[in-house]
Amino acid sequence: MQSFDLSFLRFTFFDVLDVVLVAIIMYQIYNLIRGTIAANIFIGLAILCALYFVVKALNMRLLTGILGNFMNVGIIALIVVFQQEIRRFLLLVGRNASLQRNKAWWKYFFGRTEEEKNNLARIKPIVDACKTMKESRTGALIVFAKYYDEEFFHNSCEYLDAKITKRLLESIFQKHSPLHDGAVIIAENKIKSASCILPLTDNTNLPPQFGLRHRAGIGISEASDATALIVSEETGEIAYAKQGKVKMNISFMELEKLLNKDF
Ligand SMILES: Nc1ncnc2c1ncn2[C@@H]1O[C@H](COP(=O)(O)OP(=O)(O)OP(=O)(O)O)[C@@H](O)[C@H]1O
Repeated sequence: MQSFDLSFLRFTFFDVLDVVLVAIIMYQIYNLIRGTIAANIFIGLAILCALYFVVKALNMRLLTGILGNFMNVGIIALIVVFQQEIRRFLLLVGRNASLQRNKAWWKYFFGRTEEEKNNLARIKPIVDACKTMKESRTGALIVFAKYYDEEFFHNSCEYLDAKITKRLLESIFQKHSPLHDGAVIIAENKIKSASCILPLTDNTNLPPQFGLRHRAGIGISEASDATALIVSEETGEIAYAKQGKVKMNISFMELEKLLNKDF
């Protein structure tokens, strides 16, 4: 009787771990590029790659040569084309590994209630300002950065380094204020700067009513680990962008919870 050699099916715990880790990485990459222009570029590259193997198998030398040269510089081309996505992926890895971001450790060492109490006091002027701006239909874009990256923000911004107060936020975004255009950056528990020009997202799957303000808020949350709060001038609705994803029409309770977590 014929016997089958199934020795290749033997696998160890580390083989399983290997497959699981690759699956997690692939899923994270998929999440990062889903809905962005990078997904289309990725499909384009995959098609070119498949075409290369087809023409090679058919022994079509001219096309094989041209596509082969393209493949030789492939890794450099990939780094250039996916620069933003690689940056976001590394940020994601770094963010999850950071001890301070791990609130369980933070709370264990520094006490949960005290931290939350302080946080609510810090958040209150921002939420109160949003309430007023929502009522008066004043457009606003507030970015919460984990740290103030001088190089990233300084060129296009007006540096303030001011205490966070409701009235200051309202005055900045008031239509006749010279600083109302652009974003306010909050970092290190201060209003660091105003009137900042942010990178726009190239996500093609956003609702049609999203204009530049929303695109800038989502863009900064893709390009860095900052989050962004957007008050729509048209509808008064409040949106919150984090890691390239946006929550629309959030309530003040939700806003408080989100800021308590991220700010
Ligand atoms: N790159 C940018 N960075 C920061 N702010 C920007 C940028 N581009 C536009 N803005 C801000 O967005 C405003 C224009 O918003 P627009 O009407 O296009 O946005 P929207 O997303 O439709 O929001 P709204 O609902 O408030 O109209 C500008 O006046 C400016 O303050």
